[in-house]
Amino acid sequence: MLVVAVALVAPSGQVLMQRRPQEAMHGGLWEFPGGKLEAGETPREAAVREIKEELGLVIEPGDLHAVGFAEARLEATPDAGGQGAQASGRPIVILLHACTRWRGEARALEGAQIDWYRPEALAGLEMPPLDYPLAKALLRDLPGLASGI
Ligand SMILES: Nc1nc2c([nH]c(=O)n2[C@H]2C[C@H](O)[C@@H](COP(=O)(O)OP(=O)(O)OP(=O)(O)O)O2)c(=O)[nH]1
Repeated sequence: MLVVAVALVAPSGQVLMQRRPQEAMHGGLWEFPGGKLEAGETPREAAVREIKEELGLVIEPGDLHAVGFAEARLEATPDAGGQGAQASGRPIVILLHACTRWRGEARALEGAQIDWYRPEALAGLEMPPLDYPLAKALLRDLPGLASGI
């Protein structure tokens, strides 16, 4: 499963995070906006679509800077095909991008809540496990982003 996530970085340096709906997987946790790639989409195309759907913002594919990725296996699930439980769960890869330019005012169209956080505060949020290394990679890249590199 390939997932794209976007760190929107405001001129103040604050980063937009969204809270997953209570009933979803990882319900109530804070995450970077984004979602699964649909068939035929590149990660940047998926990012543009998800940011529009979730926040109502327009971003340009060329304004997305690759920050890093994180990978894991989702928990093993019982095999519906009847051959017993799968030995290991499905792989998940999350590709994090940063973006400092967008059009519009962010609204929580799909998430339970959105808020802006200082980058140093991200590690203190309750997030899905893969978001901790992603937040660390973002922190590492932010100085370059601010100076337009
Ligand atoms: N968007 C996002 N998803 C994350 C993050 N961290 C993390 O573990 N995930 C996981 C949660 C989900 O298993 C998966 C993303 O799936 P999703 O349910 O948000 O994707 P989607 O918007 O395409 O949802 P849907 O159409 O299937 O309802 O990635 C993150 O920072 N952002």
